Amino acid sequence: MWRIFAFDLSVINPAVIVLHLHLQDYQPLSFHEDRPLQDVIEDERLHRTMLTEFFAMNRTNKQAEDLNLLYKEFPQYFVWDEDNRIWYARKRGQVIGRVTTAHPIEGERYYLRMLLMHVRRPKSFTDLKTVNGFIACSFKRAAEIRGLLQIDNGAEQCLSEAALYKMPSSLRQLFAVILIYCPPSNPKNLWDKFYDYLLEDIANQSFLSEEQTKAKVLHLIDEYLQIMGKNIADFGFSQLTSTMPFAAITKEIEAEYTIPISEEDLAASSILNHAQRGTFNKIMQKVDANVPAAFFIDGPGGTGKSFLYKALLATVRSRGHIALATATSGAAASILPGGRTAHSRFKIPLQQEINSTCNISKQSAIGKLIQLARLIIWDEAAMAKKYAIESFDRLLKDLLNSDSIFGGKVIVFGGDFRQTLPVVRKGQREDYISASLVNSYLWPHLEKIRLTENMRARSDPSFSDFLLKIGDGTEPTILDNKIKFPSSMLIPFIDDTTSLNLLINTVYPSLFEFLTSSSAVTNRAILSTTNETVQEVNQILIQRFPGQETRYISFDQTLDPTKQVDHGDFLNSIQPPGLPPHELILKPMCPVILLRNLNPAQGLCNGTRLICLNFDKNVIHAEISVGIHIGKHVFIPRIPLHSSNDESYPIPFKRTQFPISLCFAMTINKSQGQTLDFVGIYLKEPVFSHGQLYVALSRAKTSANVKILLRPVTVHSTESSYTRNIVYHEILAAAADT
Ligand SMILES: Nc1ncnc2c1ncn2[C@@H]1O[C@H](COP(=O)(O)OP(=O)(O)OP(=O)(O)O)[C@@H](O)[C@H]1O
Repeated sequence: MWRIFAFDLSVINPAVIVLHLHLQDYQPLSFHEDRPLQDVIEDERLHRTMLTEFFAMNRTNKQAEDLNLLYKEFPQYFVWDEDNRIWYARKRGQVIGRVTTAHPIEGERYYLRMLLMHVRRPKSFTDLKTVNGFIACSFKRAAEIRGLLQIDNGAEQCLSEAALYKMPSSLRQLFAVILIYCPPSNPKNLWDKFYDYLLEDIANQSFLSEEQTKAKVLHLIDEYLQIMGKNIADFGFSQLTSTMPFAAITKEIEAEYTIPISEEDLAASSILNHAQRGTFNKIMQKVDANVPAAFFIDGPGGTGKSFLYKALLATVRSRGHIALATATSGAAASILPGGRTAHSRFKIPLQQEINSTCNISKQSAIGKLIQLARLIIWDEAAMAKKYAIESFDRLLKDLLNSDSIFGGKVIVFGGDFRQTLPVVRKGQREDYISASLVNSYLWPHLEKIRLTENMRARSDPSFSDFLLKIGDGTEPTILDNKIKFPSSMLIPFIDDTTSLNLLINTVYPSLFEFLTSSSAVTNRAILSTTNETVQEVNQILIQRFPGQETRYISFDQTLDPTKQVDHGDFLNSIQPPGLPPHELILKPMCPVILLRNLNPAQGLCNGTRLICLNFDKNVIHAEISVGIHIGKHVFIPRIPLHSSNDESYPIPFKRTQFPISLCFAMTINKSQGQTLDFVGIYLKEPVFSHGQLYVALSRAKTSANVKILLRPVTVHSTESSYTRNIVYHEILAAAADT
């Protein structure tokens, strides 16, 4: 086969260097059968292996010490001389190091390998076993202490650590999140162990008997569970709950009725601009009359769409009605009071097809909630796939037994087709266009309303004109279909490192400010196009960030356990979109972004930004830093996260890690919907899809608060003030066609 297919036999580049792996004094030896054994034993050369000499170099060689390498990285900088059995400095050539594999049934050799894969610059076998000055009795124990091994009672450890903070309400939320995301084999046991901590605040209410206190705590946990679509009986607590003395009103509905209404949002309706007011009145008229209506509010970023939604939500809710706030992305949902992603709220399947349906029955709590709602808002509808919105239409028709569009409810969609479109993996331009709402049978039925006055960039009208031209694709292209930026907005390109440093220092002039005033700095971000670039910037910033670092290593498991040994290292090395990194490096007060909807009703959505406060082995204590839940203290547990069905990552696996990643930098798509005080745009590569440049620029309020770093296409290129802008004019034309 090798010959038939003409595979290369020796020209594999870069070369793969296989590194020895053995326990102490278990060096593999080869010697001639005639050689006397005593002679073999005394041959000092045979004692040396790649591994023992790796340790030796780390003890004695200054270069190895400074490089601070993992075993697998060592061959990139040093060459193994097999004859003399020594490492010497590499002068040229690129290689990849692979540590010989070990199977878990091999015991200590497997754990030794695990340590070698994660511990930098070990100086001996004993050094590998040493953690915080303590020499562990085995490699297994050392791996356990370093948090490299998944422990069986992770959920229990997580709760024990969180219980010490004495925050019973946050602990109850954590208990609910654990029940949902890491279901323990025996939830009742967990309950019995943490019962005293879960009720600390309620036990002080002396009028409640012990039985009632217990019932109330379960009832509160049940509330969180119901909001996340489960209930306490699903976890075997039915006997206890049957004694609950509390009204059985559906928690979903109760939660909606009790969403706090801020004075600011109520007052917002009185300071709307002319177009906002007209829209507000039109919609409220329909809500008051409770007659069918479906609107699409089309406004460029910053024209006050969210401001208008907040005014509408506050007004409808203050009249005692239910108004559901949803958005396509978690980031946009977290800006609205009671906001949830449309997918989680309406149980829209993740893979939508032409006739996919939402999994909500008429009798269910959510079904009833939707029937009761007087107004439903769906922000960023331009970013949703048309099939998702069509399945929402079918859901409403079914729940309300009506053939009218959206079951005859008052629905307000909002969005801006200049911004990024629904993601179509490996999609071509026509796939993006066909997936858009403008191509749905619903589009002609929506009453279009346009907002045009840019409220975000009011103080800089010329910037707001420039933004619109970028969004509409009317900014003149000068060179090779590229647009030119004024030099005042640019970070000069000198070389990659110098210019990136300049950008970082402009966006984050003082990282120490994070330690005292987190809000001043969390409203700054560096935006870029790809996950790789975002990760690169985040790594640089966390290194510079003051304070002691904590590392959390994920446990990556192939869904097919027989593939684990072959793919374990590979899985650790990849960073699929939507998953946290294998090695999460954090410091107190550093900003992070949540990657899953842990508890949307309590502000923990995919896209919520947080500030880390304390790190324990199995729980992170953090504070919400933006949106309506700002200042709230929360616990984040480790949860199993599944890789997406992306064909570029063909091995299905789950990564157990804290569902967060650093957010000094984030992708442009993730920033959609957020207003930032200062924006750095790092275009290492030009933008690659419709609306990205426009979304990135329109996060800022004035041109003085945006700095862009463009990397010229070639090293010698002088055109560092030009970049590509991608606009699909057919979408904008279809959206404008009412
Ligand atoms: N009528 C108004 N009076 C005062 N400030 C307003 C008004 N309308 C909007 N704003 C402010 O303008 C800024 C932008 O508004 P908002 O975030 O609602 O815009 P948007 O259209 O939702 O933007 P995007 O599409 O980018 O999310 C916000 O800071 C908001 O508080």
